[in-house]
Amino acid sequence: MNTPNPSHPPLPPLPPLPTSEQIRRAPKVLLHDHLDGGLRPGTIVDLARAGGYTALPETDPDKLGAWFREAADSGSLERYLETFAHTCAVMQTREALVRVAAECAEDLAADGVVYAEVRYAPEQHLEGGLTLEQVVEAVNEGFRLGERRAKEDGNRIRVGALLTAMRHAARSLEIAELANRYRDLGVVGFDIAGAEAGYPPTRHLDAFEYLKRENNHFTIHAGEAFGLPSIWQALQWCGADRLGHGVRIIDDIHTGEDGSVRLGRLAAYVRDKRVPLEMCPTSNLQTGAATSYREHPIGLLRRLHFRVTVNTDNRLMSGTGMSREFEHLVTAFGYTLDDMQWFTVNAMKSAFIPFDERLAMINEVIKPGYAELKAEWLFRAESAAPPVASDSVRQGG
Ligand SMILES: O=c1[nH]cnc2c1ncn2[C@H]1C[C@H](O)[C@@H](CO)O1
Ligand SMILES: [Zn+2]
Repeated sequence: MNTPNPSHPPLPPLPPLPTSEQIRRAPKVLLHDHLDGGLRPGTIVDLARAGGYTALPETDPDKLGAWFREAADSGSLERYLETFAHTCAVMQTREALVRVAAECAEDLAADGVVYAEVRYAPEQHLEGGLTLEQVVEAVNEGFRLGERRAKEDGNRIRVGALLTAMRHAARSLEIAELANRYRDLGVVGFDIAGAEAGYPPTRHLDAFEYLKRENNHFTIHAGEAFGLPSIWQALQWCGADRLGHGVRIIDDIHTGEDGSVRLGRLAAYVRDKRVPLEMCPTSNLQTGAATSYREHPIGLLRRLHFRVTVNTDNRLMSGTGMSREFEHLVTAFGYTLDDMQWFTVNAMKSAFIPFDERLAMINEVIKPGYAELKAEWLFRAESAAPPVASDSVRQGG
């Protein structure tokens, strides 16, 4: 044993990095998750069989899950989006939508998500004869069912819906009106998604102006496959409350050789105005918006105190979940439970539900949940499970 050196009193021990199990139990908040990007592979197989859809590339659930992950791993957003033809094809009836939405809520709750905003494009679910309203009501019914089932399993979750309009189509005003009609009835906001290059958000200005006049909320996928002009339009022309991805804001952040950092006008605006960035690390690696977890802009943006949040985007296509995303970040950047809490509080502050409810979630659910986890290491036996990352990574982060 080393004899303690009285001239160098030992530093208080650093809390260890969170274990995978702690990451799963930690309360998490998810703002960017696509309903049609998160189906269980087994459910796709069941629904395809029941609905007579014969174009699935695989009928074994494990192989089908692997197919989605590989097909989405092309480095191109356009190719990534092609895989949604199969999930949307099996989500065309009320029963299918109820089942998929219920399972979504249950799966998120089992992964420790306490609040989620899940988005989908109602216009993509009309092929079986449902109206836009019937689609929204079926998904809401599914979310409520999933919340109840999760509660029976001892997991608390609250799920709000975001209605997405597809940016290559021309139904955004209609979908914005739909979102407004179902406001306070399960729908908490609006979004546009789909291929970014060639489809600037200003094509949908009438929808955004309508929502602003109605004092409603919206986020815009921007700065994922296209750069700063897309982010600038989303904020300064359209008035987005949040940015879906927004990773390309890094193009307006300049690091000097001495390590000094200078923000351009747009990046400074995003940080000063506390614009929430819905970052989805694994999805960004698959579409080519980032090259590795360690080089993902989230590391620098967190250090610079942008309002960054961590999200899944498409759990099926990315083979991920909220815990998995955090595990990747803990490994890459050495994040602690304090960092996780910071991301989670950021997300809850940026949610589209009323302020008093957000505050109550932060004070009554999130902070107590992290406080409990943070105290665990004090009582941990020496033989406890190892952390997910090594200390060397942590010091480097
Ligand atoms: O990351 C994305 N960027 C742009 N569009 C996306 C992304 N993930 C999913 N989508 C599209 C495909 C879905 O069918 C649609 C609605 O959820 O949104
Ligand atoms: Zn997305």
